[in-house]
Amino acid sequence: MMIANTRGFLWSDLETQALLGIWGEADVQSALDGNFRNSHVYRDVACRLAQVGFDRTPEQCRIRIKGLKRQYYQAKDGLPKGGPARKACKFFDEMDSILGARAAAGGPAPPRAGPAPEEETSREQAAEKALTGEGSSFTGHPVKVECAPFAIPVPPGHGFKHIGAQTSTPHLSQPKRPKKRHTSIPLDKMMGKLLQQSVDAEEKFFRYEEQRLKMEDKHRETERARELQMLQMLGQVLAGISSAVSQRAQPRPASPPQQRTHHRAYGDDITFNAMTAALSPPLVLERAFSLHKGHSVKDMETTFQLVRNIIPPLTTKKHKGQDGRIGIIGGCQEYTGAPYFAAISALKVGADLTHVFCTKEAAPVIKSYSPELIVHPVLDSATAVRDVETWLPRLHTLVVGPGLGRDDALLQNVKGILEKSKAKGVPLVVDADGLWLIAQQPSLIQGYPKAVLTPNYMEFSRLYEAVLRDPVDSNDHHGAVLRLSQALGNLTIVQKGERDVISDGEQVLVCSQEGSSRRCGGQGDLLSGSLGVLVHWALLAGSEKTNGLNPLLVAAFGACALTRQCNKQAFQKSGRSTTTTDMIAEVGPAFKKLFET
Ligand SMILES: NC(=O)C1=CN([C@@H]2O[C@H](COP(=O)(O)OP(=O)(O)OC[C@H]3O[C@@H](n4cnc5c(N)ncnc54)[C@H](O)[C@@H]3O)[C@@H](O)[C@H]2O)[C@@H](O)CC1
Ligand SMILES: Nc1ncnc2c1ncn2[C@@H]1O[C@H](COP(=O)(O)OP(=O)(O)OP(=O)(O)O)[C@@H](O)[C@H]1O
Repeated sequence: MMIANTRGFLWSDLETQALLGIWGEADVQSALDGNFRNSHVYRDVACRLAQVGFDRTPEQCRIRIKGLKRQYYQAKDGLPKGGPARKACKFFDEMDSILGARAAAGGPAPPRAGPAPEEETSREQAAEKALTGEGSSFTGHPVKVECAPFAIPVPPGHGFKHIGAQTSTPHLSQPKRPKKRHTSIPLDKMMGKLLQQSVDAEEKFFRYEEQRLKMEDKHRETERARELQMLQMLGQVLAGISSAVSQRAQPRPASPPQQRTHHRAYGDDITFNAMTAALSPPLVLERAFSLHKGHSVKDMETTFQLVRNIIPPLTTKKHKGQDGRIGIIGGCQEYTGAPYFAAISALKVGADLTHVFCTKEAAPVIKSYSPELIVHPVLDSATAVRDVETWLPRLHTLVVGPGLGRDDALLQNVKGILEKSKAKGVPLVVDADGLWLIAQQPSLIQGYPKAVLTPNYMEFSRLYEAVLRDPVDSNDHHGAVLRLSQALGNLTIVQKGERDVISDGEQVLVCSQEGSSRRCGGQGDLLSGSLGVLVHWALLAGSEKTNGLNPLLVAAFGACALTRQCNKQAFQKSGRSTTTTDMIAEVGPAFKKLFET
């Protein structure tokens, strides 16, 4: 049903009748009986009113009923039937059938009509007469403006004068006012003026009333926020206590994955479960809090140890390719450096082979940078998807996006490659223009558990807005990364920046390894290439080696720390002239320093 926008000050007759119909219902009356706290009843009344097409707040309904009751009791209280007060109470009959029945049934005694200094029945009656036929219209219903049926506070000096308003209700003890004569003013003009003043005063009153209600709402919100905060703190304390108790009660199980019975088995294919996502936030917040709040050097040291655990030992028993065959999807006419940086970084971290799948034009350029790289000039060919697909079984991880560009035809091919990779269970690192593609079509990656996204600030905002249809809250980085990860089906996300924030929707890690103030282009490519290798190693090692922590989180943390350390070391040598090439030269020493000493 269409709801009429009736949130003004005035009630149309139709609206008032609808209100009375609802308010007069037996269940409403009995709910109100002897109940001083009646806000829930008026909430219900407002709800029912909305169902018949009138949009009013519970407070507006309560005030309206209060006014009608006052009018009714005044009209009833000693004033003759058919007299002006009875006529002024337009809804006398309706009120009487409700309140009269209540009184007859032994309901609460009606309140005495208290003094209502500003409410003058004769004036009201006259005003109504003057208005007949002049009513404005709300959503097509004729509206008769009524004088406020209760005392309207009129600030002094607002021009409200009681022109010709000597009351004819002798039982109301009104303060005496000086008599004024307006014999020279025609009656209809006088009435018009009177009516206008009355309406103005009424509007003013309702404006005050609405302001008061707004302030009450604000107050309630603050209270609610405080309660929530208290609950979260309580949750943390309880979680702390329960984990301490369970640690004391039982020794650590031999198989770490069992510690996370409600978690997924890493590396297993799972489909995104909307139910889980809907149910998980409280748990997630609690876990995230415990991890990222008060994140200390000790926390980082623990995670460093986990990275060390996943690094495969160097032995003479292995053959070429075992420590990593990494594919890079990217490289076009404009960007040849990015895929090179990613591929060479993967090799420097310890991968045995890297394959760059790029456009025909970019291939000779990329090849010329380094003989170490295997380069496939296939990405812009009509058979691109098939060409890459034949290589997929031989690749441990695919890094999608460095230097890819945003050409539609290329992106279309990459879409196909992503689908094939998912079908074959190939782990994916998506960066740069790969993230552009995901922002256009999040379902391409949503729910794929072997994916890691590595957005920078801009890429993160773009993705967040595309998926959550909301701007990023810049005051809550951790929450934003957590939410995006959950919305994408618990993908691992690395938000790069001054501190790298990493989350899989359940936990949040922060990497604040010291880097430098030098922000040359290509550092992200170094990160995504390194991450390609670490993802392979982490999944191979499994969660036994990561103490139950998601191996992809450990891999991401390792790649972030390594990139930042390279940045620091290169900057110490080259200062402002540091480039990504300088950083790549530091991969070996930085890796050794962080993970092998
Ligand atoms: N030598 C090369 O071939 C390089 C190529 N690159 C490629 O260039 C393509 C476009 O990458 P872009 O990163 O420019 O992507 P975008 O076109 O999305 O631009 C990102 C923009 O965000 C800005 N930005 C980044 N961090 C920010 C922050 N914290 N606050 C505010 N603004 C911020 C940057 O200045 C940039 O203008 C990608 O394919 C990428 O791989 C880059 O990797 C750099 C090196
Ligand atoms: N303000 C900063 N302080 C320290 N390190 C930073 C800062 N901003 C980014 N980094 C680090 O730089 C690396 C690359 O992040 P960046 O935001 O430059 O990625 P990117 O824009 O994708 O890079 P690229 O130029 O390759 O596209 C990350 O490891 C990140 O930790």
